[in-house]
Amino acid sequence: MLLLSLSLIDCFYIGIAALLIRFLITLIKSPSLAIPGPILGRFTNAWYLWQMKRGDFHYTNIKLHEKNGNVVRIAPNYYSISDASAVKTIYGHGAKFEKSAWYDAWNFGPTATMTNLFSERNSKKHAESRRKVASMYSMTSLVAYEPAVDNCIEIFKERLLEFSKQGSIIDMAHWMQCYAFDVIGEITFGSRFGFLEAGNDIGGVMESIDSGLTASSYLGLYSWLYPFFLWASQRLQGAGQSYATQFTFQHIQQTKATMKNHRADLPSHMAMKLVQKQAQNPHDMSDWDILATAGSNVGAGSDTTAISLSSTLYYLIRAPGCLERLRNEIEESGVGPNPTFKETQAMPYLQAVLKEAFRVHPGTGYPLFRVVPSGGEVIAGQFFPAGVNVGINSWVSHYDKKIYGHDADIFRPERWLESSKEQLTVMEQSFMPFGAGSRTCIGKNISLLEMAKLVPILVRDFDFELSQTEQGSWTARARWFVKPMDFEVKIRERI
Ligand code: HEM
Repeated sequence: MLLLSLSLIDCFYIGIAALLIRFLITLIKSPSLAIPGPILGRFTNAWYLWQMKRGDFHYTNIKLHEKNGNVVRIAPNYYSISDASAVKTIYGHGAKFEKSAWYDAWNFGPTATMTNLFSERNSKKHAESRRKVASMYSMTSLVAYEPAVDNCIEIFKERLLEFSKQGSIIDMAHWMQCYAFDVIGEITFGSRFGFLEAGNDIGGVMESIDSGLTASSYLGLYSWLYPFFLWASQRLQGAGQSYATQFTFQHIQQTKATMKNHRADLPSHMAMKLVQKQAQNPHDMSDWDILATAGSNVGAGSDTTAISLSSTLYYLIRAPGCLERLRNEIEESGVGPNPTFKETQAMPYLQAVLKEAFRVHPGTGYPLFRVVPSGGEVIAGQFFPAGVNVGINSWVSHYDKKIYGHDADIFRPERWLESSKEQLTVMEQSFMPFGAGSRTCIGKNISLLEMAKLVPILVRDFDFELSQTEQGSWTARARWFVKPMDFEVKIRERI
């Protein structure tokens, strides 16, 4: 009766009041009342989205912790953690914290529900998918990939010699991308993209990955929107495929045809291994598994390696003492013109340089968000109820002075060689350029192979001079990957 006597306007006001009450209850129940952080972040994801757009969240995140302590709220349901013991709690093997809904926006298949190794949130399904391909990324598989790296280094070196003769200033970050993309092409498909030869972004591959990263970073905060976005972008793109998709698709088809005609006994590139696995057990390896694995290699493994290579070279150029020590180590090691991966493993200073470059400039710049499992969890002294997102940003943990010392802001490879055993254990526990636990980067060994073989050649055979004159420090933009924007150098052959 009462309902019947209410007007439409009354119903509207009651609806608004109910929503407001619900919002207040959520707010009161939420741990965010007690947790510091930007005011806007208490009410909306928009603050975090805005930070993503600015591109400097990796620095902002550090400052937020310096100001507010170990736990910071950056959005209503997202908490950034800075605490060494939390790494194990959140990411440790056996931890029940699954990836957050943010990762749904990284499903790059034809439908929004088709996951890949990176985006799969369900731990059981993820473990199953990882098991299928893990051996292809293992240390023992690297031997088969080493010639691919050698081929690309050869071409890269030729290009650098040309630049040296011309005396031109080059965008080193771009050339590192050309190298890393071509290596991934050769390792995955037995064929380079051709970037090193062409010197430009053929077919806009790099650019399209860049826009994909931006879109997924933003949409991950509103992942319910992602299916609509995917649908719309497929309509807008029409039947046309990107160069990278075409490249992936064609090479997999080609590999299948080759393997059908000639029984290849020793698959050397990854597509061959995947196709061979499918032939042996079609139920265990679907067409999508093959495409998703190859696609993830290109999307997740090229820019990241290029960034880390740029970081290594950039920090070495800025630390002449470290550069000299590395050059001495290379000379004393007596390696030939192209050091093998095995030889590079026996160069402790090189290893320390790479590690320090990963520390001061991790490839990804956002907290790796995970969902608190049922029952809730105490993290860094704060209770979090089930369902909220907690994450650690490698930039935050790598710049933590409690862990890496008072000079954590400085590039100093020696810290990895001189610290006490106890200190090293603490540093290792918080060192997460490749993530941590069961979701740690599967391509880590491949990037180490690419980097450990190239860096000695670069620094032994060339001198580099940074072109920027002002403060001498580069800018890097975080859109998930933290990409250097102005790494310009003049290069000279060392005789
Ligand atoms: C220096 C280079 C690299 C860096 C800094 C890097 C960084 C990372 C990080 C931080 C994660 C964890 C992300 C998370 O927990 O949300 C990750 C996962 C992943 N990376 Fe890498 N990565 C690199 C190279 C590569 C390469 C070369 C490949 C492939 C050839 C690759 C493929 C993947 C895949 C497939 C995952 C998801 C693994 C899983 O969830 O099981 N990455 N990477």
